[in-house]
Amino acid sequence: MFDGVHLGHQSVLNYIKNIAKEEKGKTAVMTFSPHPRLVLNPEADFRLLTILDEKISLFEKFSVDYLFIQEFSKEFSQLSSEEFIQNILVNQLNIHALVIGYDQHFGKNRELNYENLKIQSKKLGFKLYQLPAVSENQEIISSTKIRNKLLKGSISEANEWLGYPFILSGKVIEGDKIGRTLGFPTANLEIDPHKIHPTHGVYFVKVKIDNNQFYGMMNIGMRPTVNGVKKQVEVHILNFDQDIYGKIIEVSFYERVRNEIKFSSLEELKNRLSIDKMETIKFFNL
Ligand SMILES: Cc1cc2nc3c(=O)[nH]c(=O)nc-3n(C[C@H](O)[C@H](O)[C@H](O)COP(=O)(O)O)c2cc1C
Ligand SMILES: Nc1ncnc2c1ncn2[C@@H]1O[C@H](COP(=O)(O)OP(=O)(O)OP(=O)(O)O)[C@@H](O)[C@H]1O
Repeated sequence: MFDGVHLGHQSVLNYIKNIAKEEKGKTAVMTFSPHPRLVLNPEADFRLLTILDEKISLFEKFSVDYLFIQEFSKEFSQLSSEEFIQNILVNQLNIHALVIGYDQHFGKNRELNYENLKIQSKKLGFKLYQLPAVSENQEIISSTKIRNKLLKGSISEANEWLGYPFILSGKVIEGDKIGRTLGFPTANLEIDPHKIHPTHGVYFVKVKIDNNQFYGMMNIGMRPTVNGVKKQVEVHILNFDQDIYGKIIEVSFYERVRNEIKFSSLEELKNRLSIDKMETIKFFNL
C-alpha cells in the first residue's frame, strides 16, 4: 500500500532504483486504491497517512518512473496469487524483476509467501528480491505505527519514521471569523475525510501556498473557549494577510506545542496566542 511512503518504503524505492540502473530498466511501483481496509472493513474509522494525490507526489519526489494504481475492490481481493502474478505482473506489466518487502504476501487472504513466490518467479522467468525490514531502536517501521504516533501527538517521532514532516493539505474555507478580531486570523481547512489528523492540540508548522513557504501555528480541536461544536483544523500564518479562501494549502508539521485549553475569556486566549507566536518564532529561528 505504501501509505505514508515512510523510511521502510523508501528503502524499497532505493533498491529498485539501483537494480534498474544496473539492468538499464525502469522502476515501477504498484499500489492499490482505495486502501483495502476501506474496502474490506468500511465501517471502521480507518484514516490514511497519505491520500492518493499526496502519495503520487511522494513517488514523484522519489523519482519512481511508473506508478501503477490498481483499483482495489472486493472482487479484486478474491484474485488468487497465481492470477495476480500471471495476469497482472507478467502479462500486463511484463516485469523483469520483482522487489518485495520483508512481509509481502500476495493474493486472496495473503496466501502466497516468499518461498512459493520464488518457485513462481523461476517458472515465469522474472528475478525476485526480498528486502530486510528497516527498523529504528529495534522496532520495524510501519504505517500503522506511524498512524498511532500521530494519534498520540508524537509528531517528531512520526516525522523521523516518515523521513519527512507529516503533511495535511486542504482547501481554505470560511470559519467563524472570530480569529481576526483577536488579531490572529486563521485559515480553516477542509480535509479529505479519509485523511488522518494528528491529535487535538497546537503545532508549529510550515505552510505552502502557491509554492511559497510561510511559517505558522496550527490548532486542531474543538475551540472550547468559544464553545465550538465541531472539530476545526486551522492555521494562523505569520506575517501574512492575503485572501486565500478556496486555495489548497499544504501544512507540514514540525512539533506539538501544547494541548488545547478552555480559557475563561477571549483576552486570555489572545494572550496565549501571543506566547505561542513568540515560541513559533523561536522554534523556527525567524
Ligand atoms: C495557534 C492556535 C492556538 C489555539 N489554541 C486554542 C486553545 O487553546 N483553546 C481554544 O479554545 N481555541 C484555540 N484556538 C482556536 C481559536 O479559538 C480560534 O482560532 C478562534 O476562535 C477563531 O476561530 P475562527 O477562525 O473560526 O474565527 C487556537 C487557534 C490557533 C490558531
Ligand atoms: N520497515 C520496513 N522496511 C522495509 N520494507 C518495508 C517496511 N515496511 C513496509 N515495507 C515494504 O513496503 C511495501 C509496502 O508495505 P505496506 O504498505 O504493507 O507497509 P507497512 O508500513 O507495513 O503498512 P501497514 O502498517 O499498514 O501494514 C511492502 O513490500 C513491505 O514489505
